[in-house]
Amino acid sequence: MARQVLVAGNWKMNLNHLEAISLVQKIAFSLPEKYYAKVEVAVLPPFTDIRSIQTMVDGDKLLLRYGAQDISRHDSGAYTGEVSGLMLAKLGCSYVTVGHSERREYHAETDELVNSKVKAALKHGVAPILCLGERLEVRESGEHVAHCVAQLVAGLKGLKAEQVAKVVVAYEPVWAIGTGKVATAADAQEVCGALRAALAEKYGDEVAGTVRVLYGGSVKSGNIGELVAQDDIDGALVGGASLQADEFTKLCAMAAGGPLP
Ligand SMILES: O=C[C@H](O)COP(=O)(O)O
Repeated sequence: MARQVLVAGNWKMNLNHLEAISLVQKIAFSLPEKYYAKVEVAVLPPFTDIRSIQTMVDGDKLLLRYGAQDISRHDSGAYTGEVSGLMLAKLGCSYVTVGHSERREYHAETDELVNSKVKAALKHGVAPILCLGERLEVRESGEHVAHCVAQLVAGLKGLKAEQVAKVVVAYEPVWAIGTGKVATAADAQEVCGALRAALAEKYGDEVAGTVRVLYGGSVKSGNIGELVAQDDIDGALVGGASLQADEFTKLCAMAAGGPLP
């Protein structure tokens, strides 16, 4: 089954809700509707922006999707500062990133916590984008493929095959995030191919053929084409470049197979 390319812009902790409205307006204005047939485009703003974006997307019937950058493992209760899957679903979120390396590093998120967040997202119909990837020392040791496959297996622990089919996986080598160092397309394909092979082994070919595997780490309009041309790379999780409307729309167009007119 053909997998639709997905470009998801992870805004990280940038842009207040007014700036968010402005950026989404620019993206909607710059990317002609015909591109959305070939590429699914999503933005992942801070929680504080989601309601404003929901209002715009609903009001203007935009084809853009949106989501969040984190989710609580709990549904409700005395968990100060947390935001639940129930709340994200009510806001119309399509996606939520789970286990981003910045959450793993700065918030001590373990594979076990990441796994429970994946389950929380699926429970409420929000597709988790399960992020994983190796640090530089792991790559230099040559253990990067095994490391990433182990993170994948741990993140999906306890899920049924039909649940796994709804997950998006994002391979983001930590050494390539925000550094300008992009893994070569062949490097990215090596890991993304191994992740898909691991999915096939555990959940069968149909599920492995359905799950979208993204690459993330210094993706720009100039390198997205080569990345999505790889057999097992189905799009990108984009950080810095998703904050600039011109660059992001160019990138989405290139992911769809051609430059903007
Ligand atoms: O979630 C996005 C990644 O962390 C990549 O960020 P970047 O495109 O700024 O390298």
